Amino acid sequence: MTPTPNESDWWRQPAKPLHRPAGEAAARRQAQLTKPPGALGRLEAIAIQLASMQGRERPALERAQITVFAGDHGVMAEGVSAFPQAVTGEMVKNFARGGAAISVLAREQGVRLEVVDLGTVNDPGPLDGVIRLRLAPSTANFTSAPAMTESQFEQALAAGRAAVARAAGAGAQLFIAGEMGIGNTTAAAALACGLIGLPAQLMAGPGTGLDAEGVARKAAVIDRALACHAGQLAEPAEALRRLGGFELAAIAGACIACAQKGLPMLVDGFIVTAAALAAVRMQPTVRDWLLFAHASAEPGHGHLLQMLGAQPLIDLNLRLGEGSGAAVALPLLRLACALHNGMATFAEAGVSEKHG
Ligand SMILES: O=C(O)c1ccc[n+]([C@@H]2O[C@H](COP(=O)([O-])O)[C@@H](O)[C@H]2O)c1
Ligand SMILES: Cc1cc2nc[nH]c2cc1C
Repeated sequence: MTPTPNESDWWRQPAKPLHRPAGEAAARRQAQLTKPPGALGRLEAIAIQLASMQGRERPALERAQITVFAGDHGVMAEGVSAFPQAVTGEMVKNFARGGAAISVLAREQGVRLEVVDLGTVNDPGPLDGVIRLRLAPSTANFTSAPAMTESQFEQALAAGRAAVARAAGAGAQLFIAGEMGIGNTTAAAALACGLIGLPAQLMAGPGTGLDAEGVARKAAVIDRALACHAGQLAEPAEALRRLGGFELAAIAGACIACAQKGLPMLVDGFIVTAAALAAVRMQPTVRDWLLFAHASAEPGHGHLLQMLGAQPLIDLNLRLGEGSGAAVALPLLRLACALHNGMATFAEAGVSEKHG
């Protein structure tokens, strides 16, 4: 008999399988549209991929949701960011007032935006559009202790799952996770090193704007953290609990929940990709449900994308986070669907097909 999983083990359940017949039907349709076969390049592959995710020959992306997960980091005590920790809470207020980059990108495209405050040192207080799930003012400093307790880790994963449930309940056809957390490029880099076994030097980058000396200090901090948790990182979930952050764990939970529900996730930059890598290591079937939006300017991002076999859609030198790179790439996915669904076939248009 298969044992009933504990509710706290929900993330061990596999993803919904892709709908191969819908993908095959979409590929046949692409071959009939009035263009030389393959002439729309990766836009064709995207439409086919979305068809097999949505289980329909003609995929649709009218409704999307962006959830920005915010959290502070104990490792900020080590001087790892160009900005002060207070910015995380201040930016939560800015999201709520509609003044952040992601607020503009969501508004401009008619996309639902919500913010989840998982624990900020500078508590912004209750705000419209901000869900308060504060687990603690910040994670612990992971150079000397696990970033999260087991209970905090479970709650953070569940917060990501709950956001996906709200998105699916509101009829979203695509989910974008954003993050806000001063110091979280250190957490993302440490987590990536813990998962992949790469040296800190390859993963530590400027983040919000450290100079070369700052980046070297950051790499040394990550090396100390890896030494502190050595021997405890074989389980990906445990690596995420020890070296991640509240928002990274929530995003990993959201990746897994999207895959289980059959909701495509458009992955943003360095931090979201590190969380997605943790999610794929925790439950490998999640990979099928991830689309990769952009190549971040953060130098470690290329290694993470390579580990995931991912080819990002755009490369605009972005390094903001908040889900902004994914929001900027969203119109490409929408256009891929519009072309796929709206173009005439050779037969419909009376256009002659390729020789042979
Ligand atoms: O998404 C990215 O690729 C990205 C790259 C560099 C920085 N960020 C953002 O900058 C913040 C973290 O930078 P730092 O230097 O404080 O670790 C955090 O709020 C992220 O959203 C985001
Ligand atoms: C101002 C500011 C906005 C951000 N948005 C995401 N990360 C950020 C970091 C800073 C510093």
